[in-house]
Amino acid sequence: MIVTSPPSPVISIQNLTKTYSSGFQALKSITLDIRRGEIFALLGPNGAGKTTLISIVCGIVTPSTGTVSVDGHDIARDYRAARARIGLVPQELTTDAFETVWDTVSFSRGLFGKAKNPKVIERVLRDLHLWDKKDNKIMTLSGGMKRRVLIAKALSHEPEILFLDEPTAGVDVELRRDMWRVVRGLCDNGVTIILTTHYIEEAEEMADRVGVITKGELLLVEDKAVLMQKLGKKQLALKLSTPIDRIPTALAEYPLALSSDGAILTYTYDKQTERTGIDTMLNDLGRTGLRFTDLESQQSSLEDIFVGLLETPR
Ligand SMILES: Nc1ncnc2c1ncn2[C@@H]1O[C@H](COP(=O)(O)OP(=O)(O)OP(=O)(O)O)[C@@H](O)[C@H]1O
Repeated sequence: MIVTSPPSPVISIQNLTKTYSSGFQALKSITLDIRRGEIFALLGPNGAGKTTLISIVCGIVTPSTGTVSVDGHDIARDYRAARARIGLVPQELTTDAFETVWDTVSFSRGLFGKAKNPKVIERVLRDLHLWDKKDNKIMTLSGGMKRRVLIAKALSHEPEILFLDEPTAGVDVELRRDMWRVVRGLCDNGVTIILTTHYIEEAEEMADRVGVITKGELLLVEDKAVLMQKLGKKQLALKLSTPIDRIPTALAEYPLALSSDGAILTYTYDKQTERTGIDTMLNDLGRTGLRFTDLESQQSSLEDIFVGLLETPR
């Protein structure tokens, strides 16, 4: 009999806690495995601890307790080997103003002990549409271009794992598109991607798995599709031919909501149940004399799920 063991995680985080010197506990016992080659989205509101978690894995912040290993290398005992496998695109713009794009990106590669390789730097700059800016000093670039440089720096040493901390906050559509194209290309080449974002639609579009973090606790980690199926509600929006002031009492038993202009009735149902109740609701609605001109069904987004999770008492 052939017994296959599950592939080892590329990052293994065990019982990680962080209490800052102020006494604030930013992380409470996080345990999380990141699978090789996946796109993992870490979702959470401001101050949830996302940057703290990323910063610990990247060796910028020291954990209070717990361990992290990157590709089998413990980040405390074997820091250089662990860090060399990681590229980090930070939130903050921190680049050397007087250097050229080419020099700053090439220098980043050297920091990780990699031999010079102009071909790699050229490919990274071309992928990020920075090639024609390669001789420009960083200080002469726009904010969006500087962000592209940050990504180029993170990719300069051909990391196996790429962290993107709030990568699209405040960037324009074009950069976002370029960024996701580059990320998908990296993923196709086996690079593991971990991103934090407030743009939940983006996590929904990009991620294979999603971790929801709030107040330093990981609430859940789920395959995105499973999460959507487990928690996804569907909604049916009925556009009424004549707006109404309030929902008729004959329909009071149904989970219906009326839009503020009285023109749209929204019916929310659980798509997991066999009986959605749509048919009886529509029959009862017809009996009240209400007519509708259009109807539209929609799947709840991760945003709805996320809000629902935060509201659910645990
Ligand atoms: N150096 C520090 N000293 C004390 N508290 C800190 C420090 N750095 C972060 N914190 C606190 O730890 C908590 C988590 O911060 P963190 O930056 O990890 O959150 P985040 O989820 O990345 O938030 P955001 O989405 O706003 O970036 C916050 O309450 C923050 O104020």
